Amino acid sequence: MAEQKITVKGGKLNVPDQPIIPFIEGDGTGPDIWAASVRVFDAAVAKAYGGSRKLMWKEVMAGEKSFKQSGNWLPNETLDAFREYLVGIKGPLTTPVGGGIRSLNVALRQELDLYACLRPVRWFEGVPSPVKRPDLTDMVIFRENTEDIYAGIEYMNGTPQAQKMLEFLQDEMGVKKIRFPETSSFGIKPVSKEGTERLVRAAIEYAVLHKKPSVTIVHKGNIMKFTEGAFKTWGYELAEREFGDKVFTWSQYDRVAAKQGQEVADALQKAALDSGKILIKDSIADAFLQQILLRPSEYSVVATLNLNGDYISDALAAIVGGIGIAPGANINYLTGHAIFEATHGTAPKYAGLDKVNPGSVILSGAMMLEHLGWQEAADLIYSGIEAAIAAKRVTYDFERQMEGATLLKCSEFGDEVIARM
Ligand SMILES: NC(=O)C1=CN([C@@H]2O[C@H](COP(=O)(O)OP(=O)(O)OC[C@H]3O[C@@H](n4cnc5c(N)ncnc54)[C@H](OP(=O)(O)O)[C@@H]3O)[C@@H](O)[C@H]2O)C=CC1
Ligand SMILES: O=C(O)CCC(=O)C(=O)O
Ligand SMILES: [Mg+2]
Repeated sequence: MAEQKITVKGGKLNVPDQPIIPFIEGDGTGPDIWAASVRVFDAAVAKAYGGSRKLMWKEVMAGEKSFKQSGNWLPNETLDAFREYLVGIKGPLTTPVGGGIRSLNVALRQELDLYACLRPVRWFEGVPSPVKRPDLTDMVIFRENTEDIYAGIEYMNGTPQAQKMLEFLQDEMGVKKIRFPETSSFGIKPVSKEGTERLVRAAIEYAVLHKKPSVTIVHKGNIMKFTEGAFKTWGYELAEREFGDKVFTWSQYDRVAAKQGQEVADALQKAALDSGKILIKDSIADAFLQQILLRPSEYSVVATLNLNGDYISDALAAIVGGIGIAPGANINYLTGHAIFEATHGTAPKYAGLDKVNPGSVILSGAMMLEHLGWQEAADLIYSGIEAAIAAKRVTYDFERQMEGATLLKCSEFGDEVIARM
């Protein structure tokens, strides 16, 4: 049924009224969360479009459910479905620590080349927060999603591969700095110019489209000079080369300051920003993690590498209420492929208890609806969530920090959002 397939032309999605949307339920708390969330999505679409539009859900297998069924953690049919239908959504999938299978979540991103992990972080009025002014945090993280140490290229100590790596490093590369060579494992951190450029381009395009004041490149380039440092350099170069008329960069500032002094550079930056240009700046990752707590209003769009983006996502989510309410998307802006998913994981200790907050997946679904151009349905979800929180009818994660709140189960919170949208 070709008419039910989302297609893409010239970077623009063509969305039929009844698009087939592949979904993965997820492991751990995934099934509870999915059951609550899918009802919210369907209710929002029905209310917004009165039956003229409908999401046609197609379950695809991955993770523990898939392994139990077929002995395969990530069947080819699942990848094929995401390839064919372009836009999908997933619950969290378990990754064992220290051994076992590699992350299926990462595999999906790599296989579909979903290079931008987009994670908006905003505060909903009334959500309990550990900071005094959570309303000042309004950021959108663009996390590079296919490279970095996160790619999982590593060799366990004691294996022939690790031994070979050691010999290569010591004998051929002259490396003398490995502190305990014989008992070291090794990890590789690939960071490319292409990978950096497409991510930073997506971040700046987003800032331009949404009229954001700045893009901050977050890196640890003082220590990892040729990977994270290069990410910063390539990011600035791309910004000036492709968005010269729309941005002012700290790199420009430094060049002017070196030649003409700081006062001239200050004046130039002020004039650029007054004229509506976007400031492209950078921050070293450790300092950034304290800045987001102390001076959050100075940051807007964030472009960063894969592992930094992982840490920053959870840290920022905590400021606005935790990962129970932290949505996200994995996107390839060129092919149109996208898989929406929460920032959090499977929270296994709560599996099957109908307890956790489905807010992250519900908001990921709202992001998906926006991505499809179904803004009315997305807005209904946002207003339903806002109203449920304002009425203090929330799941355990918020209830334990809110005075006078009513504790709801995962499924009940879904009902609450539907009733209030
Ligand atoms: N994209 C993905 O699919 C991801 C998968 N994972 C995987 O998930 C598994 C578990 O990872 P773990 O490090 O424990 O991280 P999780 O994100 O699963 O859980 C950590 C803690 O966050 C809180 N939390 C998580 N989800 C919710 C929710 N929906 N509502 C309210 N609170 C929530 C809970 O806090 P509290 O204890 O305070 O109640 C929970 O104990 C691992 O295998 C990991 O690899 C992890 C991240 C992303
Ligand atoms: O894949 C996993 O298990 C963890 C991934 C993760 O934490 C993330 O992408 O934020
Ligand atoms: Mg994470």
